[in-house]
Formats: sequence, structure tokens, C-alpha cells
Amino acid sequence: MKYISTRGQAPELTFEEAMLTGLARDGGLYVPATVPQMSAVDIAALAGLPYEEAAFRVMRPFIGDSFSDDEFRAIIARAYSGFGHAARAPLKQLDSGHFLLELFHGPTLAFKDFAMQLIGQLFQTALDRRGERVTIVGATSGDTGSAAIEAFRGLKNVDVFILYPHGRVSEVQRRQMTTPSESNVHALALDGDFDDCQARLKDMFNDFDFRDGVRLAGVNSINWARVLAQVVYYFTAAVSLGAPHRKVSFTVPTGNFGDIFAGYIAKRMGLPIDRLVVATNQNDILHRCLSGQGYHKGPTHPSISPSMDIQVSSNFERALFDAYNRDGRAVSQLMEELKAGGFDVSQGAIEALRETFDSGRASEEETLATIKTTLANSAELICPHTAVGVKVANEQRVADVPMITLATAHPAKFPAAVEQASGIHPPLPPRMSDLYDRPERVTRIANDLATLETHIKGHIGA
Ligand SMILES: Cc1ncc(COP(=O)(O)O)c(C=O)c1O
Ligand SMILES: N[C@@H](CCOP(=O)(O)O)C(=O)O
Repeated sequence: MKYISTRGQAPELTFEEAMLTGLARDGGLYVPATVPQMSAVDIAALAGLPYEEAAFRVMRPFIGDSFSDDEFRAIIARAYSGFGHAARAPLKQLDSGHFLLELFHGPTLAFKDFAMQLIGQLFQTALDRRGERVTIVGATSGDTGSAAIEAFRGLKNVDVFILYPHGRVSEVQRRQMTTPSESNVHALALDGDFDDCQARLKDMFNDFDFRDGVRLAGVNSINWARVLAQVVYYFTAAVSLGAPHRKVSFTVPTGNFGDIFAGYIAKRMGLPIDRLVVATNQNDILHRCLSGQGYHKGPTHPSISPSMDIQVSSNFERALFDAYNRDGRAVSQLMEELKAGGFDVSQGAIEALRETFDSGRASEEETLATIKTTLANSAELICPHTAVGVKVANEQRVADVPMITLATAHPAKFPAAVEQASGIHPPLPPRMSDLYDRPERVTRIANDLATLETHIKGHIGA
């Protein structure tokens, strides 16, 4: 199994190399050269399996020779052992044709744990074997950072630096990042928004002296392994509703396009997915693009679903690569135009995208109203990101095809918005009940590449 870059100018890599590399050296994102297929028989055989075994069968063909079967099985078992629900990703019925896929039973209460817990184990195994260490730098609007810190805290061959936008994450998210006491964890509150954090991270990858000097690695969804781990729950959810014998649709609260791109991979592997619906908040660049208005950046408006406050949706590049028939030069050209503000998508590419993706948006008021009505109608208290999904799903559902909305975070991560909408203050799970009492450790830092690089170099192994 080989991985190629969306910009066509970087070396082909194995799974392990792509995982440890993160961003390709031509600035692109790694994708599998070919997508492995699962037959209807393979898919039907997933029914009733433990989540871990389904994960092994879905992901195994992407791993190649990087890990032995025994090694990979053990890694998966360790990754999901800390989840608070036996099913790992349980489905809850909201009404007759609408289901919630609960992805918040991991250690940091968001869907990121599915991938991050796995790649924590994968990194550790690979680095121990190679006798290497890496410096992980991550950009977060709140959830990736806390999940990465949880997965890598205390590991001897990794330092983890997380850039988050100062003042733009929830207090629970911030405390999850700033309270771990392990010396290999470094929380950096950047003066800027999430797009600034992600842009500086990509700048670091494109500064080869720095990149090679600190042995930079990335755990954002630029890392293919992140996307791969998220493919699994599309299979388990669809199979529990009757796939491969019946089609299902998914609505995905979307920001960086990693989660929904995992659904696209599941579909390309053979899972009978009818529609994949991109649900955005008021920062609706993806919805506008899929509606034919081109991809043009605007200001980011802070919202009550802050993890989706994004303009430059990183993984959309992977979808564009396929929509432009895997033409790396065309993708490079679009990404150059994006630096200057945006680009128009060709008619052929937009038609290709629309074969799979629909989209919708939820305003702040609609998000609050959806939290309230979902509680009243289905007795489910949902987080604001999930509410964006539920609102859009309700508009886009069609009869006879079940709709599964991804519940991407626990409501207790966003208590202010949930309480505003519902009057209920969602409590943190007991194991996190002292979160507000733990001392915080964070460095406020300027949105400046040289400052960041100097800080990181000075704190490796500190
Ligand atoms: C709670 C929550 N929902 C949705 C999203 C959007 O997911 P993605 O960035 O994969 O599109 C995020 C951030 O990634 C998130 O943290
Ligand atoms: N919403 C994310 C943004 C980063 O996304 P990623 O999937 O690329 O890591 C967050 O919570 O940080």
C-alpha cells in the first residue's frame, strides 16, 4: 500500500512513513494511491463484531507491512480500552428515520479520541522500533488539542506542542489542554484564530530546516492515519442499520473536513452510503462552495460551535484532488489561489463533488433552537456542533433512507451554550470533576513563525 501527495511532487510513502511525515514535502496531503475495496460479504460480516475487530478488518488493508496483524490488533485493543461505552460508538434513535452516532465516549469527550488514541499507540510502537523521537505540533480549535495531549502525555519519545486560538475555545477545552502536568506537554495560546494556528503549523512543515531539525510530526487530520481511524465508525453504524442490504446517509458537523472525508473513503471502499451531508455553522465556506459559489475566504465569526470556526478547511484538498481526477498540478494551482483569498471550482469538479456531498448551514439561533427541540422531542441533550448537524439533517432527510448524524462532542464540553439553549448545565463525568481545580500551565504566544519556532526549539525535552 503506497501513499501519494495531493500535489503530486512528493515521494510515495508507506503507511508508517506517511503517518510519521504528516504534511507531504510539497505541501500536499497524503492519500492512498488506491482505495481498498470491501465486498458486500465482507461488510455483512462486520455485523455483531466488537468495535475493535471491525476496526481491524476495515483498517488492515491500508496498513500494508507497517505493522504485523498481531501488533495491529494489540494496538487497537489498547486504543479503545479507555472508552466509557462498551459499543465505543453507540447509535441512538432520535425519531423513526434519524439516528445519532455518539462519538464522545472517549477520554476527552469528542470524536477526536477515536483517531488520536489509535495514533498515540501507532506512533509509540513505530518510534520505539526505530529508536527515534519526534516533536508533534498540532493546531486546534479545541478538541484535536485536548485529544492529542491525552494520547501523547508522558510518552518518552514525543514532545507535543498544541497551538490554540487564545480566547476562542471553551473553558473545558482550554483546561483539558492546560492542566496536564507532564513535562512533554506544551499548550500555546496563540494571538489569532484557528486558521492562523493551522497556517503557522503548515509554515513549520514547509520550513525544512526547522522541520528536519526538530523531527516535526503532525497529528491534525493532515495526517492520513487520523482520517483512516475515523472510517471505521461509518461502517459499524451503517451495518447496524442494515448495510450492505440497505443504504444510509450521514450528516457530519464539519470544519476541517476530516471527519466527513472519512465517510467519503468508507463509500469509496464499498459501503452503500447514499448522501454525505456537510453541516456548517455560520462560518459556511464549505456550504457556499458546494452550492456553486467557489471557495472564497471571509472573516471567521466566533460561534457557539467554536471547533468548526474555520475558513481554510484542510481536508477539502483531498476531496478536490479526486474531483480534479487526481491532477496534483491543478490542486497546487488552487491552493496558490487560496493564499490570495480563494478560488472557483470547475464545473466538472463541482459536479463530481455533488455526486457524493450535500450541504447546509445552521445559524446561531437555529443551533440553540435545535438543542432545545431535540431535548423536548427526543430527551437527548446535544452539544452545539451536533445541533448544527441535527438541524441540517432534518432539512435533508429523505424517506426510506435512514439518516445518521454524527454526535461529535459531549454537551459538557460546551456547557454555556447548552445551558443557554436548554436551561440544563451538563455535568462533566466524575473522572473529570476536578478539572476546574487543577492548575493551568500555558504560554501566550504571538502569531509569528520565528517566535513559535524559537519557543518550540527551546522547550523540546524541557
Ligand atoms: C466537536 C466537533 N465537531 C465537529 C468538528 C469538525 O470536524 P472536522 O474538522 O473533521 O470537519 C470538530 C473539529 O474538528 C469538532 O471538534
Ligand atoms: N475542530 C478541530 C480543528 C482541527 O481539526 P483536525 O481534525 O484537522 O485536527 C479541533 O477541534 O481542533
